[in-house]
Amino acid sequence: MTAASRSPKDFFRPLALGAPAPLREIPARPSRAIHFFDPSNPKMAAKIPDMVGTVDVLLGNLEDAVKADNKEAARNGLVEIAQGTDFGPTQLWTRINALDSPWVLDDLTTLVPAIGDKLDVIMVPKVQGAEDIHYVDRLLAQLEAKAGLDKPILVHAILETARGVANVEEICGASPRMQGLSLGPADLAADRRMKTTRVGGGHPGYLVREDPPRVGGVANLEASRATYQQDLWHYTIARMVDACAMHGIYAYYGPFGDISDTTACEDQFRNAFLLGCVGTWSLHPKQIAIANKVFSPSVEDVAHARRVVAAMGDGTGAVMLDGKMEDDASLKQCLVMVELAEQLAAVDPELKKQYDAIGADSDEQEA
Ligand SMILES: CC(=O)SCCNC(=O)CCNC(=O)[C@H](O)C(C)(C)COP(=O)(O)OP(=O)(O)OC[C@H]1O[C@@H](n2cnc3c(N)ncnc32)[C@H](O)[C@@H]1OP(=O)(O)O
Ligand SMILES: O=CC(=O)O
Ligand SMILES: [Mg+2]
Repeated sequence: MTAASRSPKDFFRPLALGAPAPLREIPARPSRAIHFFDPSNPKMAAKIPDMVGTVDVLLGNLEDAVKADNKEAARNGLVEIAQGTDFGPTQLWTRINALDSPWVLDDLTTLVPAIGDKLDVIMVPKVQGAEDIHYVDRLLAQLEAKAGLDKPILVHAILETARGVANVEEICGASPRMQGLSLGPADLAADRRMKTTRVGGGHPGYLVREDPPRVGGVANLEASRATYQQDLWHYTIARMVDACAMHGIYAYYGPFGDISDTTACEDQFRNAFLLGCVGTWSLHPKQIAIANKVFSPSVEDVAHARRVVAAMGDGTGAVMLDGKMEDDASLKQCLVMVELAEQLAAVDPELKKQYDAIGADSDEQEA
């Protein structure tokens, strides 16, 4: 059954008697960095309580990167951490094992009764189509009803198979629980038979080369020519962003595995931010600061956006600002920036100070 074949009236009905009513809108909660940790790793687990408040999302990972022998310890470790921690403004997510794995049923039937009241989002890996979301949707409704939960747990799908990419729109619209999508470049590369061996990021071989110089109309093919590395993930991220925007949910970049290359990591994150993603994964504590920086609009952009909003008055017509035309459409882009800045300032006091300071600066400029 696809979302389209479910009656519009039924779409927002709970899928089990006693389950909480699905949300009509997915809240726009800051989620610049979704920080992964392995709850079966004692060193990582010990750090989690102190990370509350320093990152928008903490995610207890149960799937890939957790050894098969540690699956149960990771699940139980996540329960222990969640029960013993006050997460305050930080969201708690988990990534469950794949739906065809021997672990996923126990993941869901253990986590929902034990910590369902604390879990904001469940990330489902290797989603192939709407049928995967429908399965999780119904099972979650049954478990929520049994556990007496009053808030539905949201679902986030990782796009990491060719079939998942082909079905991206139906995945986003499969359930009112759908919170968003992440790119899974490592599994996706394998599934597509791409010839890479990396976890996200670019590849020096994927490039375009400038034309050869011509002398008297003849191409000099011996001359050295500049090459420009291209983004392997542009097509998939653009598709994800459109599918998410169409369904009122959120798109995220995924993992960047070269932990030491903070510059390329920042570039990859920024490409995703500019294309419309709201956040990314962080695999190592040092990627949190990169994500927070990139996925928070710059002070300059917020200042400019506020000036456009002020100059556009009732929001219609066209004005000139700094030699450029601004109208209803550029105003809408500026409102995206201003609203995001407000949401982030509400959870990030340091950012609030910076945004408030430029408010004062641009007031001075106008006066
Ligand atoms: C394709 C995919 O599916 S991607 C998603 C799945 N992968 C993951 O979730 C990977 C998560 N991250 C990790 O496993 C680790 O960061 C690794 C293996 C990449 C690197 O780990 P290390 O070699 O221990 O890194 P490093 O020595 O720099 O760690 C420094 C400290 O930070 C801790 N640390 C490392 N990563 C994390 C993390 N994600 N969360 C919390 N603490 C962490 C380490 O335990 C270490 O603690 P210590 O100072 O008490 O010894
Ligand atoms: O799960 C993430 C991926 O890149 O694969
Ligand atoms: Mg994967």
